[in-house]
Amino acid sequence: MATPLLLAQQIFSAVSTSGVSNQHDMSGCANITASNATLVPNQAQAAGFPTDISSLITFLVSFSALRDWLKLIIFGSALETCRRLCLHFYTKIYNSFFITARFEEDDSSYDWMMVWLSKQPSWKTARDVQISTRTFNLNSNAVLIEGENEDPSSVVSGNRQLAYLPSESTVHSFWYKRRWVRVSRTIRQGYYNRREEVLELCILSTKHHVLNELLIEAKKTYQEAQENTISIYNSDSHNNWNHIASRPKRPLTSIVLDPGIKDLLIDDARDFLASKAWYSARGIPFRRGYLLYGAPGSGKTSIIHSLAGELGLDVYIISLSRSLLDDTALGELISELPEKCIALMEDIDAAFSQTLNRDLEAEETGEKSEKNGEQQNQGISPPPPPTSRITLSGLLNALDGVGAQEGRILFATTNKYSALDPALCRPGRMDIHIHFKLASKYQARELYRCFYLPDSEAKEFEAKTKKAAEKEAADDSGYTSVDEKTALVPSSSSSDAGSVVSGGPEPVTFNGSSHRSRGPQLSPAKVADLAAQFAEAIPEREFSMAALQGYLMAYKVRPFEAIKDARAWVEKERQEVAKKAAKAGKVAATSSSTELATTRASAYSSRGRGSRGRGSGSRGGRRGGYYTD
Ligand SMILES: Nc1ncnc2c1ncn2[C@@H]1O[C@H](COP(=O)(O)OP(=O)(O)OP(=O)(O)O)[C@@H](O)[C@H]1O
Repeated sequence: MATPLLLAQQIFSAVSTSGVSNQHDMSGCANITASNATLVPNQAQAAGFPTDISSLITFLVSFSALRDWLKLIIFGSALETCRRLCLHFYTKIYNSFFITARFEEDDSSYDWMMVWLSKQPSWKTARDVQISTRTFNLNSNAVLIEGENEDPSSVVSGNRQLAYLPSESTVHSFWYKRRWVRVSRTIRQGYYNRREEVLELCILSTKHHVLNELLIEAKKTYQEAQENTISIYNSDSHNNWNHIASRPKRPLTSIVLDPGIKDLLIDDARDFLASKAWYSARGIPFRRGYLLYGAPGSGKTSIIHSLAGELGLDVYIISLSRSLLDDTALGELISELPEKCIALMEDIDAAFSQTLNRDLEAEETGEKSEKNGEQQNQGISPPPPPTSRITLSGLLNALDGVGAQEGRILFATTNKYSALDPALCRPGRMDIHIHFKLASKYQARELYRCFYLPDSEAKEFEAKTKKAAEKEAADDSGYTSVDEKTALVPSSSSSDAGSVVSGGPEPVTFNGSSHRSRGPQLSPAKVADLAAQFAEAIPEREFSMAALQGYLMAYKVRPFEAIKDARAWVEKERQEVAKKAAKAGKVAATSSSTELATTRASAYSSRGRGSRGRGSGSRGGRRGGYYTD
């Protein structure tokens, strides 16, 4: 085989030999060729370089090494062309008989397919298996190993159950509606060496509807398996929505609010979801916003999750404080929400306190950096820099700008209602504002009932409470409209009304026995009586529902002790609060005196340095005021 070196050698020697012989010829007749321009081509020919194509080919073919190379190139090209043609025809023929569908791991359809496949008998009996504890965002394993029964306690004990899946890179086949289906799982390396799994399905069919039927069936199977859960989505740093969890639905009855609030929310949301045509006929943007504000631990987040389950909607969490989230990214995220979903912005005030801080910082840069320096000198670390880059106008635009998604329900929560900008709270952005207060006696009583009502009575009680709640809703005399928006919030007196009651949560059952069965079995009448005693011991609007829940959790199977110890617990909690308040007061006093001292020190130092602080602008003005003190 001729190597490129051999070829180069042959050409070089051929050219140099003809060059030398021509030099001899030319030296003999120098007088004939001198100063004749027309002789140049002849000179080139004489130097051994062919001037036309045919002689060039003859010249090149005269080298044996080049001849070998040319043969190889022609033969190789012919072979490659044949291979490509065959592949092309094979793909054409294959595609006319097979339909191929690919599912990528980070897409929900992948989970649907895996769960659906897990129900196929041949998938269950695969010979080459991969052992896994993956649940495909469901609360149960896709394929349980025979002999290992579904056991809810495994979730609590941390013993995740084993499941098996057919191995990657092996092809599995089965029949679907008399069609042969080939399935393969492959792993590939994505961006940044990310592991990506792709599921490929080939169906031997010329009709596309088979794939459609299969997909619909897979989606339905998944939804059935997911029936008692809600899906939670969050955005990643690339602004894509990712499924992060599936949570069990929380029954609305397990959340005890003042009468009417739950009905107001659920009825309004249901009415909204059914009114698309009404909105479009009137040119009103098809969006609804709810602002839930008030005490921490009063049930704001819980009611949103519960409503999502009741309405069958997924929850998309928009974390305004996520690092590097800016106005453009927020707009994109909101515009990519699916049509019917719940968008949740928790602690909406947090993002704006940062924005506010930044604005102030910009205004008072000099003052702030000086203060930071002083704090550092005293060993006090400055607050962490803000990470979110959201501005108020950016959020307002994202909520109802042209790109804002239609059909979504927005829930925003805050503990600092007064810190919110009125533009954010106006109808159209936040249509309903609901105040969540600390627990009333009514709520304490109903929470107690939820805890201790016997399992057997729970269902009946639930039905009864629903009826009572409907009756209560019909009679709206107990409500006061608290603001100019559409919100109806019960007046405090109505919270004591005994006619409306709420049911208990679904009992938590482990292997057929619940903690309730370990406690004394009480009749509903007895529970009602004890609940009233408990409510008696709990002061009105002093503790959050979360605190009461925490207290009762310690008495899960001791309903009588829960009442006996309630007053002592209240006293203890009050003392704790008083202690904390005193400590906070002390810290505030110390920090304000430190601040005063540092301000004085800086004022003196400023004075020492001349009139630096008396400059123009508000900052100078403030300092100027201090000098006169
Ligand atoms: N009204 C309520 N009924 C039943 N449980 C409640 C209620 N309020 C709070 N809880 C319980 O207290 C815990 C905290 O509730 P949740 O997170 O919903 O409060 P939140 O108002 O959203 O608090 P934060 O403002 O701090 O986020 C939950 O476990 C929930 O079960």
